[in-house]
Amino acid sequence: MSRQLSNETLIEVKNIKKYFPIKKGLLSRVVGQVKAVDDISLAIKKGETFGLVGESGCGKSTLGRVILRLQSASDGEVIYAGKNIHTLGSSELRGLRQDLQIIFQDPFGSLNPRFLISDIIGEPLKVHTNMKPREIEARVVELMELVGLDANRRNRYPHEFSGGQRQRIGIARAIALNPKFIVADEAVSALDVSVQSQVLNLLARLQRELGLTFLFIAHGLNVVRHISDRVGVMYLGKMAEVGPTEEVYNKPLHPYTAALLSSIPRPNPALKRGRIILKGDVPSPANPPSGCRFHPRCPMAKDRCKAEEPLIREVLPGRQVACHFPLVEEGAFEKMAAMSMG
Ligand SMILES: Nc1ncnc2c1ncn2[C@@H]1O[C@H](COP(=O)(O)OP(=O)(O)OP(=O)(O)O)[C@@H](O)[C@H]1O
Repeated sequence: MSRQLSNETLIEVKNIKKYFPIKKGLLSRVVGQVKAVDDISLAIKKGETFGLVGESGCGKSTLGRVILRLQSASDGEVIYAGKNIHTLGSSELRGLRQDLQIIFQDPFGSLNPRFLISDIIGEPLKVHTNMKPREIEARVVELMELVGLDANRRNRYPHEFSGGQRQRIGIARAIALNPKFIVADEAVSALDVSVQSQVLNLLARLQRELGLTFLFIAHGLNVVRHISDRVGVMYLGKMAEVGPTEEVYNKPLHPYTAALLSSIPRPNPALKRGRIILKGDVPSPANPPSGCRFHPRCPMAKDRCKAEEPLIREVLPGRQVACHFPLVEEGAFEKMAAMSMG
């Protein structure tokens, strides 16, 4: 996307960690921890769409939920409007809740089947505002029109709508209170490809018209590419690489990003550089490998990668990568592809 972005940071994530205890036995003794998110920092600019990608289980959803304080953090801060939202009291948090919303993956499961559409979309208005029923109804009509739904169908139930329409209902509800920041967690993953692009276009239009900022979570790299200004690639609870979307796609710097890109089925003209085959599966976040978490699967790994964890750092302007040997030089990708075959 080639929109002019502001330089103003809307939300800043500082060294966020989320560990889940692993409990065993009758006494639920804690025997370990799942390091779902392990020291991630990130600044999302006002009006930006930040795409977050990575394989299933790498911690994307957990990070999204912790940013919104739908889950507590084990450590770290999330700064919004000058305040750490993880230390706010409940009344202050309630004030900010309206600004921070989420759209879920499942347009079938996330809408209460017994509620009318007008009640589903109007619920946040009922809970958070002093609007009268007539005003709420008028706003519901306005919201339905804004997301491309026929407002005459507001007194129907979710099952009377298609998957794409249900996702529009979820979006209408998410924007009812004029939020500033929305986490879209796999918001189009459950939809057919043609419907996916319609919903993505809707989100892009709403962003322009309402000045929204998005954290857009997906494992499909293709989905993220068209909607995101910047992209972050997660691996086992860590951020592997962050950069402007097109730059990351055209020249991945982290071997993991390169491998993910090389596995996209549709040929990417900029990356006619062979397929990178990764060894093994994603290890458990309960017992991550030493040093660089990616080293057991990385065709480029050297001794240093086993011993020393790479910290994320800027290696080219605006391009951050957590790798001791980033693919900066010309031909690095091809070399890696060849090594992965060998
Ligand atoms: N409430 C929980 N209790 C224990 N472990 C959890 C909990 N929620 C998530 N996890 C674990 O944390 C890790 C990260 O999960 P998360 O759902 O954030 O990943 P993800 O990248 O969003 O994957 P997916 O795309 O499959 O949703 C996984 O190993 C998961 O099993």
